[in-house]
Amino acid sequence: MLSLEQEVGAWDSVLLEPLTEDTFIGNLQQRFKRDHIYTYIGNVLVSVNPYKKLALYSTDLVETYVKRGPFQLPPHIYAIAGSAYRWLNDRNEDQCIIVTGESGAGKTEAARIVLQFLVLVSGDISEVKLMKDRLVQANTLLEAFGNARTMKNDNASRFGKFLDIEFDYKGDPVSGHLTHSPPFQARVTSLSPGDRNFHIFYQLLSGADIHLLKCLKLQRNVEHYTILQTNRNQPTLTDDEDKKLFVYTKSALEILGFNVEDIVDIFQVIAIVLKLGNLQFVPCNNIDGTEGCAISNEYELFEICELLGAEHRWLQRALTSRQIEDGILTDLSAYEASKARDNLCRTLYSRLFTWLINKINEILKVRFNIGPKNVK
Ligand SMILES: Nc1ncnc2c1ncn2[C@@H]1O[C@H](COP(=O)(O)OP(=O)(O)OP(=O)(O)O)[C@@H](O)[C@H]1O
Repeated sequence: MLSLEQEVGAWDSVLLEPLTEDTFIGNLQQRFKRDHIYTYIGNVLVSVNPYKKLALYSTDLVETYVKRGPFQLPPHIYAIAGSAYRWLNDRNEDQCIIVTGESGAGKTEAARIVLQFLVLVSGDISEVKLMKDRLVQANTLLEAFGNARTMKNDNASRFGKFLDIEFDYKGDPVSGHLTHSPPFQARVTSLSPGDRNFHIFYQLLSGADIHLLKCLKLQRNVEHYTILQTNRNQPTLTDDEDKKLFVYTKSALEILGFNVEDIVDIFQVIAIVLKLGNLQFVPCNNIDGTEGCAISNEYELFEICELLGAEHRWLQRALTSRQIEDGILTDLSAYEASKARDNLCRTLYSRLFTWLINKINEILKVRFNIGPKNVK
């Protein structure tokens, strides 16, 4: 039986006397040592990341928290989600849960727990089930394309996200809308030591079957791709995990209703970015004495053009020269061309991410009427 009497220290920091930074931190520490990771400060919940699995989340607990108001039970993220859900249903007021903290603080996990809570407490007629499934799968996709391993966090979100869920009069989710800030594109072509690129690159190389790899003209070897080079001494997700996650990502695409052509197109863009990143430029001198450059591994360029459906001459010119006036081109140095290559990689990835979000939003748009008469 859960009760506030069993709590360690002060379950609400406003009860601390005196309330100073030291007593506040001391209280969090005292509670954390006994696995009480949640503490209130008024109606704000402070969560300390335990970095280990705790028996704090279950269907039974969801049921307990959904029935009781906040401050009647120990502090919990379920209490925050439950209050928002109750206020939404009982008072018909829009609710917003803001999750904030430094990288690795547990924001993604907290948002996932809130979503799981909403999935468990809402109805289960088939349309609602479908919408709930889509909301969960949208999250899986966003993590594959927008998250990466960093020194601080194996699954760090590299973009800001706001998920808007619309509920019907019965409290069932009927539509969703995602707003995002683009992922930090610089990561696509430059990694800090110990960091990885976005998960999807590794997932694709580990999880794609031979046939898909062949179609994408890829090698199943992370070491082969310049943009994936990182400090290998750091702990990393194993190939097996990437392989497993690729299955989840692919099935998320399917459940969300992306068709086969869309899925192949998405993986093609990933393959193009990987292969573009491998292009090497060597300096050369033009007849007029100016510096230019040539692509030393042209076979990669041919394969990229095949995947892009672009003409080889066109892409070569785009990467090694720039237009200074209408119709007048000037050659780029090898250094400038490598910058142009990196820009193209980043732009392609960023546009793919925006396209994915737009597609997800189309899929999450309300599909059935939400008025009382129209809900089966
Ligand atoms: N409540 C929790 N219980 C157990 N482990 C947790 C909890 N919250 C977070 N973690 C662990 O900490 C890791 C980092 O958490 P999370 O990815 O949610 O951080 P974040 O704040 O979203 O970071 P970023 O801003 O870098 O995306 C998770 O992969 C998970 O292993």
